[in-house]
Amino acid sequence: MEGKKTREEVEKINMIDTWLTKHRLIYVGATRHPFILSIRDGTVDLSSFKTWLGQDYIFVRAFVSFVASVLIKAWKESDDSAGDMEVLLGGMAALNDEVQWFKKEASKWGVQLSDIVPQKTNQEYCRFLESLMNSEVKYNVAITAFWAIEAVYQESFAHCLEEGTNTPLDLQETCQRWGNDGFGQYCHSLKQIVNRRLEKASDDEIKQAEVALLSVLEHEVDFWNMSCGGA
Ligand SMILES: Cc1ncc(CN)c(N)n1
Repeated sequence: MEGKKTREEVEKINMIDTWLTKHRLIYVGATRHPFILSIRDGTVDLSSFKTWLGQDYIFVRAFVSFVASVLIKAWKESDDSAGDMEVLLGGMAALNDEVQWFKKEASKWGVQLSDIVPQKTNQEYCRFLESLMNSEVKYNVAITAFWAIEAVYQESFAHCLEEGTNTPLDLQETCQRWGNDGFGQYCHSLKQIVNRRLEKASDDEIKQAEVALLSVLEHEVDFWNMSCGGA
């Protein structure tokens, strides 16, 4: 007969929720940032929005390469990663749309994408992504970072679409891009992959994945700050 589960075993069943409880403050800092709250209440400074738009276009291009590297790591896993690969491939397809959307949105707002110079904060975030692309970095660690990056945008922009918000009409499409139910479902699939993988991962890998999650949250906060001119 199986004995009672230890606290560690129970925590490992849903590692992400365990971490989100443990690191609530920084998670809320990333998903309820003043920049997002200003979109939600309609007071957003449009020059900050345009800064975000141009910088994020640069980020997304680095992000595509990162996701490709996660896909390669999934493929190299010998066990049942075929389902993971389908979810990741769907993510890449969504990123293709995302890049096209940035181009269209930039022209709508008069942002010249070819003139955008990546800011230091953006460069640091892209460098962090590059560090995760190293073949030494384990799939479990990279997929945790991937989930966190997508989840921050999903939670942030979905918050701007809730009832009773004052999100300006011409920003609602931006919020829909990441706040729609389909993107929420995709983030949920990523979360399930991470939880399933981490349940069987070694303590060392779990620690590395937690560190990667915290780094993502810090970079996301810095990215919002940069958009508001604060970095
Ligand atoms: C900085 C950042 N983080 C996340 C995402 C969502 N793909 C994004 N576009 N930019």
